[in-house]
Amino acid sequence: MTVFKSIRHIIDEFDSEEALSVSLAKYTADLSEKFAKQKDSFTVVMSGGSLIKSLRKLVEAPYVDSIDWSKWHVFWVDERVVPKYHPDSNYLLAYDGFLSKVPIPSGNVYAINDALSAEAAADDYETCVKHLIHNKIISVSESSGFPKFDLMLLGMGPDGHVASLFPGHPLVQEKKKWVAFIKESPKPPPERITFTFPVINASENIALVVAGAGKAHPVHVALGNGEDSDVLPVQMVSPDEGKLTWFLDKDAASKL
Ligand SMILES: O=C(O)[C@H](O)[C@@H](O)[C@H](O)[C@H](O)COP(=O)(O)O
Repeated sequence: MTVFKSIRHIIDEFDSEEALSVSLAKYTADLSEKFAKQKDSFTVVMSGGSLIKSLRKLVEAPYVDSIDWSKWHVFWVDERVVPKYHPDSNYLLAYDGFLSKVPIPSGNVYAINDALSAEAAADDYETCVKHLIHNKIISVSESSGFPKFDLMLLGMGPDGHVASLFPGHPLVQEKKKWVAFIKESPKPPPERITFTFPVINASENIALVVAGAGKAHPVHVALGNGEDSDVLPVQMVSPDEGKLTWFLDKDAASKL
């Protein structure tokens, strides 16, 4: 059910993660249809972690047959700097749980160059995004000049991190770079690249997908009257002109 709604901010709470996954699939399929009609492409940015599991209804009927997968272009909001087929790879997680089950053209799936160092992989991914802006696959925010993805699918860690933007880390304040690197991630593995908040917040649509009691505290801080000394990264998710929708299960919302 919707527990809060304004023009650009919606909070939906579900009795179970199963119900959340059903709603997330419809939300995503509706956006896919809208953007495919509007601009003949649909740019989707994925997180790692449990998000991929929460997308499982998209690879089942009716959506697996109704979505025009040829229009999808898939990116990662963050990625571990490991080989693509390493158990820690977000690409492998998405491939096994999602990409291998739908006919998205392989040329439309933009994994990092796993032969590069963290620094070089970040620069390379930023160059890839700039190239796709030039080719009019990725839109640009007119107000900020940052890449404007159609849909950003974010998870959130139990410490309130999103992407690989962690509490107290300087990267949270990065205002210029589109893609940054971190070599000391508190969540293993240590080396990652990540979109920065200016890119995340330039998105047309952001879904914050949060399930489980382990997330209840940062949800309380972000959405309740949680007194917390430092602003958590999840509280910095605030689209400039787009729409933010929280998908919470009952357990994650249990402290609201
Ligand atoms: O690469 C990563 O680790 C993810 O992108 C990360 O940002 C994830 O979304 C959160 O840690 C939540 O993960 P869970 O949903 O599995 O708790």
